[in-house]
Parts: sequence; C-alpha cells; structure tokens
Amino acid sequence: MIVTRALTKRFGRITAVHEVDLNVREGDRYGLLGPNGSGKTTLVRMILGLVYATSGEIEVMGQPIPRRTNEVLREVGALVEGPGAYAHLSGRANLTFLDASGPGGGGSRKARRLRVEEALTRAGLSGVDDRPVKTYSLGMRQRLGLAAALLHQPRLLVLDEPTNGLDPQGIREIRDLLEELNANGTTIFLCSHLLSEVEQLCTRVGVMDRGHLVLEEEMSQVRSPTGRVVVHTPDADRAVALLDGGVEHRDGARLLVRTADAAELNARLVREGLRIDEIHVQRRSLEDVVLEATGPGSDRLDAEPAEPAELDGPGVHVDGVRKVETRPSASTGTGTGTSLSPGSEPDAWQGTSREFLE
Ligand SMILES: Nc1ncnc2c1ncn2[C@@H]1O[C@H](COP(=O)(O)OP(=O)(O)OP(=O)(O)O)[C@@H](O)[C@H]1O
Repeated sequence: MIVTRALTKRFGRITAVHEVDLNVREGDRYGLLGPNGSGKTTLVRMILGLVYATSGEIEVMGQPIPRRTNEVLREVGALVEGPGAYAHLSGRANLTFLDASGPGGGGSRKARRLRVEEALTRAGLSGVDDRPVKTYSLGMRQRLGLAAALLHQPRLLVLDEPTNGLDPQGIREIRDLLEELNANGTTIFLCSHLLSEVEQLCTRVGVMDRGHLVLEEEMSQVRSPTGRVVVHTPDADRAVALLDGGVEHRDGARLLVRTADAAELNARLVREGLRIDEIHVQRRSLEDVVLEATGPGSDRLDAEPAEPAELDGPGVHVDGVRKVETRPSASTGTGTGTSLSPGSEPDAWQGTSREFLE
C-alpha cells in the first residue's frame, strides 16, 4: 500500500527523515510511533505528495509519488496536522463544499447530501447543528477532519495524530470507527506519539527516532513472551523456597519466575498445596520494545498511566504520567520551524481540499 525506499528529507542542515524504508501492507492498521520532532509528519507529508523528498522513492498503491499524486489521492483519505476548515461556515457546509470540489464528488444533490451526512455520522458529528466551525472544540474539529477523510470511502486512510484533542470517550469512538473501517477493507496508516493508542489499535508498528525508522514489526511479534511467568500467590515465601532460585523478582505476593511454561509451573505449585490467585505468561510491552529500539534519551513518547508495564522499564513519572525518557531531540542544525516556503512544494490538494489539510 505504501512503500518507501531510502526516503530522505533535509531542511537545510536538518535531516528530518533519513533513508527510511517503510512498508505498509494492504489491510494493515499501521501505527508510526515517535517522539515529537522524530520526522513522522514530514514522512506523511512526503507520502501524500505535500512535500518533495530530497532523495529516495515513494509508492502508494503501486504508483510513484509525487508523479501520480493526483490519481492516487482519489483513493486516499487524509487527516494531517490539525484539520483546517472555513471557520465561518458550518461543518456540514465545509464538507459539502469539499465533497463538491474533491475527486468523486459527483452524483445527484440527494446522493451528495447523503454522502456528507454519512461522513458526519461516522465521525460522530451526526447531531451537529449549523454553528460555524470557529465555535467548535478541538475534538470536534478533529472529528470534522476525519469526516472529510471519510467522504469518499478511501482504500487508504492516512492520519496524523487522529485522536488529538479528544477525550477518552472520543478516543475510544475513533478507535472503534477505525477498526470497523479496517474490517471493511480500508488500510489505516496513522502517526502518534501515544504508545497506548498504537498498542490498542494497530496490527503493525513502526518507530521513528531522529529521522530513522528504527523498528518495523507485527504487533503480535512485539508482544512476544519474555520467557518468564508472573505468579500472584498469598504463599509467596513457600513458592520462593520451592522454586529454589527460579524466582527472578519478588514484589510482595507477585513473583516473576524464570520459565516459559506457565502450565507446568501452575501444576507444580498446586501439587505442593500453594494457593494461586493469578498466573500468566509475561509478554513484552510496546513500551519495552520502543525503549530498546530508541534507547534512553531522545524526545519523549507518552504512555498512559492506567496500564502499568509488565516489566519495570526505565520510564520516569512526571505529573503522575509515565513518560519514557528518550534521546534529546535530535536533528542536526538549528532551525525548528515547520512552515514550508511558499511555492516550493507541490500543491497536491488543489482548491478547497488542501484547506482541510493545512
Ligand atoms: N518546513 C520545515 N523547515 C525546517 N525544518 C523542519 C520543517 N518541517 C520539519 N522540520 C524539522 O524536521 C524535524 C522533524 O519534524 P516533524 O514535524 O516531521 O517531526 P514529528 O515527528 O512529526 O514531530 P511532531 O509530532 O512534533 O509533529 C524537526 O526537527 C523539525 O523541526
């Protein structure tokens, strides 16, 4: 669906994306993780033909980008960096306008109205009235951007931080929506700096660190067993004695036992008359894997406080939220601006549809 080869983007002395080989396959729910400034947005913008690469190749649905951008984007829905819209118009009017000017915007008036209503409903804006967009909350704007991306039943959805500004309920709704779309054949490619978002939604994960794609793996591989079993038992002292050095770590009634065979361990403990509250195979968490791939020090990835990691990694707690310390934000050079110099990049989203992406 999306393939890049040695894709590189330099802004002056800053190398925002460095020789990235990305492979998003049809049917994937692919999550691109990385701290702020690691190059995710630049990569997405190149994939959508909004920014020219310095070197390397991009193919989307087998077509070269930017050469075939206009054809390819007919089948792509995109939400990139905060959806824009005409602030004085309602969400419905914005979508109607976008629908009429975008690819596939034909059909009778009724068909067009239905298309807009369906996109609003799917994005959770069905009950929205005719207030202008300037009165919308950030979450509503995000939903409107999603509705715009859904207008023409895209084969591929490209989303940059899709749950930005949404509350937990809204995040869950978007996750359910993306799962449903994916089950109906839409490939999802999203960027996020939230480990939990990617861990809960995605079937495949890529990790960016200072412009490099440092990991690309199936989520099922990421969550592979660690060769240890976690046991909760009120008879922890006896278990430690019985297992004779097999307990690697103890925290009260919780034991970390060095073995891959939970069933055998369970049978042994029960045979000896020990009581077991809980027993399970320990798996790597996405957080562990990201830390391994990026090492300590770059910018930060945010993990949610609710789900404690299985292993106690080197994360630190800041304001009650578990943060993963990674390397200082990287790139070379001094510039940090994100504006594109006018006229220097292709206008792939002619007319109003570009407005939604800026
Ligand atoms: N137009 C630009 N001009 C100069 N530097 C840029 C430009 N766009 C991005 N950069 C730089 O490229 C690097 C990667 O930025 P990018 O926005 O792609 O990262 P990101 O991972 O998407 O971060 P964030 O999540 O904060 O958007 C950063 O150092 C950024 O300052």
